[in-house]
Amino acid sequence: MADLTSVDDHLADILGAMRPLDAIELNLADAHGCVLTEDVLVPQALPPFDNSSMDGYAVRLADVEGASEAYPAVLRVVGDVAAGSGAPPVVRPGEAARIMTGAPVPPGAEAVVPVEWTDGGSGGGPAESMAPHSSRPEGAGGEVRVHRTPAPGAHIRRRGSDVGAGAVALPAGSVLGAPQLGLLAAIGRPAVRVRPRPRVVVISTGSELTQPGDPLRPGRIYDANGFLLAAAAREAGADAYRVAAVADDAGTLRATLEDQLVRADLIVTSGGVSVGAYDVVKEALADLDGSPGRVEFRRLAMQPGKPQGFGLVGPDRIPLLALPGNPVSAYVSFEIFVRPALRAMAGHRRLHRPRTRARLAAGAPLPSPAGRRQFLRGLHDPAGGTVRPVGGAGSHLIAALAQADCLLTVPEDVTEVAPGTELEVVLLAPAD
Ligand SMILES: Nc1nc2c(c(=O)[nH]1)N[C@H]1C(S)=C(S)[C@@H](COP(=O)(O)OP(=O)(O)OC[C@H]3O[C@@H](n4cnc5c(N)ncnc54)[C@H](O)[C@@H]3O)O[C@H]1N2
Ligand code: MOO
Repeated sequence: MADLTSVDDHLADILGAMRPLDAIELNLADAHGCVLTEDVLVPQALPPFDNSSMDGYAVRLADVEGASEAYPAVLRVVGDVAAGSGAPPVVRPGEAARIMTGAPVPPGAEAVVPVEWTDGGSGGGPAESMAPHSSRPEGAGGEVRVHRTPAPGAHIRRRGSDVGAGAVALPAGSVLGAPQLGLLAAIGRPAVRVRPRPRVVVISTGSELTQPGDPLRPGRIYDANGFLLAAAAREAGADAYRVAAVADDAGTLRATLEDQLVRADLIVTSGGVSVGAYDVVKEALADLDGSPGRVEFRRLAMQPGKPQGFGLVGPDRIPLLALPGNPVSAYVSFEIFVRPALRAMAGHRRLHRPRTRARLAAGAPLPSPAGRRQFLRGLHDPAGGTVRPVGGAGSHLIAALAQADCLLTVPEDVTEVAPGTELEVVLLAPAD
């Protein structure tokens, strides 16, 4: 059909209207998943001091030269150096300090001998571990027999060996996952400048919708999309608010939208965008805040997901994406259009799900509508390089959707896909 808009054009129009949210300062715990907007510098070297990588004894090299189990080096133990110790004892010739992993290397010491290379101060054979601190609260004393010679600097983690002072710990644009948050904490940063998580309001429309837990009256169904889209928004890194379903009444929907605009960076509606007599999203959005035409409704060269609306609404021109009501249509539309929009707002460079190519594993050829890009649900086998469709093309098949881990993309000009054909696959979040 001539009046269909391509998937790529619709996506380009949406992304062209997205602006990254203004950066804010967030505490580390709140910044998880956010994108940095500053280069974070290392204020002081990491580690901040030379420290031991083993539980053992800090020694001077000349004292342990040629040591063996038969001819051990016998050293006087001057005390303990525990992790956190601020004033370790000096190790002079003929002396050793018992040292714990992470404790500062005492002045004079040139290497650490692991406790297993010594008698642990017992006077017997090789030790397996240290005597607990509780057995001698005043700390180690007496003598230790060292059975092997360490290399110079052995088991010493040098100041700055992880990262030096003044280096860029993380550049602007970094996504703050667990390792990045760990690094920020390690260099002592309590808060960072990031783009906030977009706040998304999800509104399901339809007089047939019932909330899970309520009894189902004749002709009615449960509201799947509210939960599905709010969860998809969270998976995309947004904070999502689900508004319980709004009935097919333009006035109620308009009032709900006007209420929700204040807390939304982006609004997603589902349902009410096709050509039925009760498709009120179109009606309600046509003159929201008295500005007709702000939300444009289109028919896309896509299956599922043909009817779509997009526009900027309210005085702050908040992006609104009106998705079709069939649950699979709503989900596929979210993945293809809403997710990249949210990630652009959050400042991510990678907007889309990862994609790969795989050969179709099916018993028979799959039909696909002419002139429409089809997104079938599938299961990807990365080892075999194949993808298997789950369920049919119907956009009400939510049970099959729940089994899938990917979308198979059938191009617009293909009307039949033979088994073995290579297709593009959009990889969704892993199920486990
Ligand atoms: N004459 C035509 N009819 C339809 C066309 C068309 O081009 N001409 N397009 C079809 C396509 S394609 C789609 S997709 C749907 C889109 O319809 P709407 O966006 O207006 O959605 P509704 O009519 O409100 O609902 C469609 C379907 O989905 C169920 N639904 C809606 N919301 C939810 C929800 N929150 N949870 C679970 N299920 C939901 C609803 O009950 C309907 O069965 O239009 C076709 N029709
Ligand atoms: O486009 Mo509808 O989304 O095919 O079912």
